[in-house]
Amino acid sequence: MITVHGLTKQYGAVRAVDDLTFDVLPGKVTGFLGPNGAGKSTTMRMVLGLDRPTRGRALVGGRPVAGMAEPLHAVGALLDAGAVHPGRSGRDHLRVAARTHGIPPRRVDEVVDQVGLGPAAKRRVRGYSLGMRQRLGIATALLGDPGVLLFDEPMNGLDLEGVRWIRALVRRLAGEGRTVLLSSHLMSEMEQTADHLVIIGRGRLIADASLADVVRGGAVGQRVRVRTPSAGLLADALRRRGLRVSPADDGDLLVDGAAAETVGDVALAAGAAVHRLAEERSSLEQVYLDLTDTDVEYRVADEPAAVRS
Ligand SMILES: Nc1ncnc2c1ncn2[C@@H]1O[C@H](COP(=O)(O)OP(=O)(O)OP(=O)(O)O)[C@@H](O)[C@H]1O
Repeated sequence: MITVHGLTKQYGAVRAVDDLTFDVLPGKVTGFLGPNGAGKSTTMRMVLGLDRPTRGRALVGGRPVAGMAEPLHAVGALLDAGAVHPGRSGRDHLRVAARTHGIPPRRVDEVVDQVGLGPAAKRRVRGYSLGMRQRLGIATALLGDPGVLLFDEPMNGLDLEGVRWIRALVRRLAGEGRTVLLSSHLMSEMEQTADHLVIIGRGRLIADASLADVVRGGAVGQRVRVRTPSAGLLADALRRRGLRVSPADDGDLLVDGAAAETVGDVALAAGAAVHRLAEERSSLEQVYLDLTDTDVEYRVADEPAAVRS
């Protein structure tokens, strides 16, 4: 588990992280989202003990990483895939990291297999593609078999196969009960990968909720689109049930906050034929753009509609 409490980082006049409080729980993939410069990397660096907080604390398993003798056993991270000696082979890089942490050399072969680096592990890192560097970085993160993993933009610059591979890997790591914090700009990827989201903007917390709650709390929320040749009749019947109905550009009716079953039942009772009935949700991308649009700080509460204050 990662615990962040009142975490603040001031760089001169810039407050990169501003009083952040959230927990990252085991057994889930937590997506860490925010626009450029929101403070995601700074937060991750403080969690890893690579940067000192100005105020507040960031703990892994209840302890600061900076005080740990062999941190690779507690937490693994992929921060900057370029940060490897280019003249070393991938395997040598892993061997050095293993030796400094008292990790047996056979573990190097295990992680090389696990990330699919294969024969490339014997080649110098200088000649690695971005995808191979990412795999090596992830192998390093996994070396100490840690319970907590942080991946900063691991999908950046990867091809579709690489993105799919990372998605499957983080899901598997969370499935094993590990704590996984994953930052990404790719909302569509996050939608397919994360269970929970922590969204920040200008260093401050914007949302800390399950993916489902964040999407449900969006501006559109749940909405039913219905196509009928008796639009007037059905709209009247739905309004009598207290539902908000508006016409779409193509003549369909849009019914806010209703389930498809309700709209279907009302149509049957009113004698209106239904030619199409579909539930619509906000996409994460749309909700995210809405959320990060302002500086208003709020939490997505249990109440799905309670988004903005
Ligand atoms: N070492 C530093 N010195 C001064 N300012 C810094 C330093 N590191 C980060 N910042 C500033 O802190 C803010 C947050 O940066 P950070 O890299 O944490 O954001 P981010 O959310 O990771 O952004 P991105 O998605 O672009 O990587 C930015 O305004 C950045 O310019």
